[in-house]
Amino acid sequence: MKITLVCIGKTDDRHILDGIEVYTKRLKHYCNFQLQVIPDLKNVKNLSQEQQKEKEGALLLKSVSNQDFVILLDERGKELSSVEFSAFLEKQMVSSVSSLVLLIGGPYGFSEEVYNRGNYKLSLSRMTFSHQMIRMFFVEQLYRAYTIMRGEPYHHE
Ligand SMILES: C[S@@+](CC[C@H](N)C(=O)[O-])C[C@H]1O[C@@H](n2cnc3c(N)ncnc32)[C@H](O)[C@@H]1O
Repeated sequence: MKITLVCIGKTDDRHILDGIEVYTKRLKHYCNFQLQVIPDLKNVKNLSQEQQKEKEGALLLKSVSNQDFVILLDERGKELSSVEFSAFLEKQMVSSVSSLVLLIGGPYGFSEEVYNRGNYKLSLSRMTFSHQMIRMFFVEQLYRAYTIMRGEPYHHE
């Protein structure tokens, strides 16, 4: 199963970049994972927050095709433990899902259009994280999920 994490805007924060690099390298041993960063619109003049959200939403959806199973990372989504998330992933793998796409919203969240396309909403906590931090948290959880599936000693209950 191919897994693509799509997010908005590059980050210059060394800590986030380093964290992402560590886990994306490790993930290579487990799955076909890709991180796709689409340009943000923060420097486009005269855009209201609502317009930025709409336009970023449209850009996010360009990375999605009809057959993808689309998971929105959203603080109002379903909270799963790491073990539950691992089982959720495994379930997708054994079902007919060949491409899982996870979307991270921009600073103002998702547009209605994106919410309508999502197949599932996943929360990593009820707290709100920056759209840059959440990408690092997610890749660590994805790595953790694979180690749980394989019974490897990374996750301890
Ligand atoms: C700064 S947050 C946007 C907050 C926005 N006010 C909202 O209501 O969604 C930017 C993005 O980070 C992701 N995000 C932030 N906190 C999250 C959490 N606890 N669980 C999952 N995703 C989260 C979401 O994709 C969100 O669209």
